[in-house]
Amino acid sequence: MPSIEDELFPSTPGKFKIDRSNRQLNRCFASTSTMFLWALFLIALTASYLSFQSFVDSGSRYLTASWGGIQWEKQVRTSAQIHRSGGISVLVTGATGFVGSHVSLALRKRGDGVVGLDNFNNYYDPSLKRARMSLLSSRGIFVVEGDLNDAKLLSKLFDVVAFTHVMHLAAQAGVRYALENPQSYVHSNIAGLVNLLETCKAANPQPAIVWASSSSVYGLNEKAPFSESDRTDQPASLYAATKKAGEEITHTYNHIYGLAITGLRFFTVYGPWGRPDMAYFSFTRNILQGKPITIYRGKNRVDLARDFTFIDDIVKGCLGSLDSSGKSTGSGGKKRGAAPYRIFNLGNTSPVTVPILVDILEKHLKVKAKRNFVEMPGNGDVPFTHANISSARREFGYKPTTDLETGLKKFVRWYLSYYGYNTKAKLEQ
Ligand SMILES: O=C(O)[C@H]1O[C@H](OP(=O)(O)OP(=O)(O)OC[C@H]2O[C@@H](n3ccc(=O)[nH]c3=O)[C@H](O)[C@@H]2O)[C@H](O)[C@@H](O)[C@H]1O
Repeated sequence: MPSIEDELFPSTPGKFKIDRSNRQLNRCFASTSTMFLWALFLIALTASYLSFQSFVDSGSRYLTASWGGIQWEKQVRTSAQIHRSGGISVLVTGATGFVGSHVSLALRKRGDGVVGLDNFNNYYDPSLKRARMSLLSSRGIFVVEGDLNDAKLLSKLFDVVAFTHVMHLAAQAGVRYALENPQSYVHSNIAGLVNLLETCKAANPQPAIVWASSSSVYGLNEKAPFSESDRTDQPASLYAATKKAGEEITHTYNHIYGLAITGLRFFTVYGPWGRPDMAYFSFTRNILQGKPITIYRGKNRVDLARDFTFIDDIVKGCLGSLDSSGKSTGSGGKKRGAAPYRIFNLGNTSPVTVPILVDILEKHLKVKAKRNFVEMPGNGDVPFTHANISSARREFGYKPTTDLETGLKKFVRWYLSYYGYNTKAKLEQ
């Protein structure tokens, strides 16, 4: 026969320690008082569940970020105001990211309205994102703290402002991090993207969307340079696969709902205020600290190469894409006619090997790197990238003008100043 305790906790054998002494004496008392306690417990549980539900229903926003209210709406509206004739009003997602912050500043500089959105995640040092945000704030750009997956927040933003464009740059970046945290790529690059598209589809008027795809979609493609019409069905990393999926997903929204969409395949963007997880940035940090750097090599000791593209050139490409995006045609979630669907490479057209990148850094930093060559691990890397940019040139006059030598010089100058290096003192150590 099971004891009373066993009946109360039948599914948790061994989990609760029960005092089995004085059994006879306690049994009667235990059965009434325990039942009473359990009744109380169940009532409390039901009450707290109901109040939790109503809390969730009344706005999931309270559980994540703080937004909303008259003052907040005023800040959003003011930031979105256009200050030039023929200007646009842009929601920039990932606004405190590397590319997002530069694009936001460039838009604001020419008089466009800009509202930023960013979740300030800690994929890399969030203090760098906060510093970029301060820069944006000093130029009158308001950044909303929130996640792409927060549907209520996104639709609220479109209630407050009739954005003409969305510059979608929020993403889980990085090729190799996908081995560590695959779900974050699905969360941002797939689920977040769909959430944003759902909001844009329902908005009235619908905005035109320009978003960041990636050179990595060319994957194991061997034909060079890479053209937009080349095959992109052999991704080498989950990151690449989610960007490729993004291209298919955006095509669907263009096809069904008439959203004007432009996807930009960025080629290894670098420059001041860059991403600390990228090779040129982490190499700089290690070289200055006297630590070794790991340089991957391909099969037969072939050096890896990238079509490194300077941030200012990418910004010009983003603005050119926004200006030539065409209009979405849908309203009330229904398509009224065909809308543009475009994909462009934004690269530099002159690949440079990683060891040469290190040579240039050594020259600007005036410090020798401790090079540690390692055979390329199976981590999602591809041997080389090389953009054909003739489509972007034709469509909106895209023409990169900064070579790696010049661009890295600007990066190093920024790095030394941002991280407080007294150049002479530190470098002579
Ligand atoms: O074009 C893109 O779409 C992508 O560009 C960027 O990816 P990648 O081209 O891989 O840049 P990055 O990491 O700087 O590695 C550069 C080179 O250094 C090599 N590399 C890297 C690290 C290291 O420790 N050693 C090394 O040799 C490495 O093997 C590679 O050959 C963005 O991060 C990505 O988010 C995406 O936007």
